[in-house]
Amino acid sequence: MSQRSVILLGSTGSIGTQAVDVITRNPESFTVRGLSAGGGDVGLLARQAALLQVEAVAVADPRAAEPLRAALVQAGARADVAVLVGPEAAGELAGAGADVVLNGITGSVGLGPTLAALRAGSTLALANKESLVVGGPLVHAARVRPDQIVPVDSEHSAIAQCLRGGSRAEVRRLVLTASGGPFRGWSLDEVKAATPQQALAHPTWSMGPVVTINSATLMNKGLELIEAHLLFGVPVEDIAVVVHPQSVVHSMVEFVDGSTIAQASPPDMRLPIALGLSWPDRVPDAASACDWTRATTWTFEPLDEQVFGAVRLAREAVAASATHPAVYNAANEECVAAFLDGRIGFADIVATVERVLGEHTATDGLALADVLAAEAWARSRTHEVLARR
Ligand SMILES: NC(=O)C1=CN([C@@H]2O[C@H](COP(=O)(O)OP(=O)(O)OC[C@H]3O[C@@H](n4cnc5c(N)ncnc54)[C@H](OP(=O)(O)O)[C@@H]3O)[C@@H](O)[C@H]2O)C=CC1
Ligand SMILES: CC(=O)[C@@H](O)[C@H](O)COP(=O)(O)O
Ligand SMILES: [Mn+2]
Repeated sequence: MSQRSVILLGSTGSIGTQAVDVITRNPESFTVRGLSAGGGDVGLLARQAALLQVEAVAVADPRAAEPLRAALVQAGARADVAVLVGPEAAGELAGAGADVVLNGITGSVGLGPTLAALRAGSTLALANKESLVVGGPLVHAARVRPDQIVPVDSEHSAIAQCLRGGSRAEVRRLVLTASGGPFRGWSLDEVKAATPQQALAHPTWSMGPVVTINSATLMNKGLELIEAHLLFGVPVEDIAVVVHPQSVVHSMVEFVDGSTIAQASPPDMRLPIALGLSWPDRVPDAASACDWTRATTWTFEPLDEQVFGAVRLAREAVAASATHPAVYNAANEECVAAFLDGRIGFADIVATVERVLGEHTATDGLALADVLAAEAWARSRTHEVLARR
């Protein structure tokens, strides 16, 4: 593979820092043009900018601009490094284009940068599932090539690997694996009393706080169901979810003849990140392989939909209208923030998403304005519902 230029969005987060690790271990394969972050840790962003000698950095929070400029000088970044500031800065950076833009921002605020990267003709290595879920057909319409989006989410990377070289007519269904989160096997009453600290203790993955809470509620699996439907063009009825607590089988594809192909590797995001950056080539030693010299058990069990209703809601959102997935995600983002602030209980998250989703009136079209309006309505309605509890 010839050397690829990369723009890293969300470089200071869990995905972003692991991407920096992959890139610095493979300097012959990648060079980084730009980095973006929210502004929560300007010291880390500046150190990354110096390490990678990037041309540009972007920061969403305007209050972080001056501390960032000082930190860039102190860290030894390029003297001519451009500093983009404000809510649109990540989108501006993505719009500058590179061989690959890795979107590791958290939340649907990643939609603008996703659209900008696609319009600029870059390959989009997509970790930010929320932008695809809320944007849906808009994201597809922004592509200038059909194969422009490469999934980084572990399940979707697994499915893409299982599908490689095959024909879609052979596919009977996709099987998404779910760890089940920290509350697997708990009753509804036990789940109601779950604390943020318990919900943040994911059994198999170390990730940012929002996706970790989403794993605990199974909202992550609901988002991933919609993501798989949009990425692979498979109806949601033909996408199954199975609980696999070890998180080694990252997902599977079942074919029409009864054969199933699974992708397996120990839980380490550096594998799908590296593959996303280098697709379709593999990066040697991106992560450790399974150790077949030790006795190992992989288990699979059905999802308890009585306790965890989030996947059912995702199916209903897709069936309801083009803007319901945006409402599903936006209501959840507001509820997760409220839960982490100690303002609501764990079970209130999915219950509130269900209520707000049920009140949403579908719009016919799906222009960007429709998505943004649906999201704004969902956030405001979620606040009202939570305030009246
Ligand atoms: N972590 C994982 O293993 C996995 C994550 N994903 C997905 O990847 C995405 C990122 O997750 P994760 O890395 O865990 O999240 P983190 O919370 O760890 O990191 C989020 C990153 O986004 C940045 N950010 C936040 N707001 C903005 C903004 N407005 N503009 C630009 N950058 C912003 C943050 O910067 P700052 O710190 O300055 O706020 C940070 O760099 C999510 O969509 C998640 O669902 C998918 C599969 C696995
Ligand atoms: C690593 C990754 O892709 C996460 O999205 C992961 O899927 C979370 O695990 P569960 O949602 O299966 O608990
Ligand atoms: Mn995932």
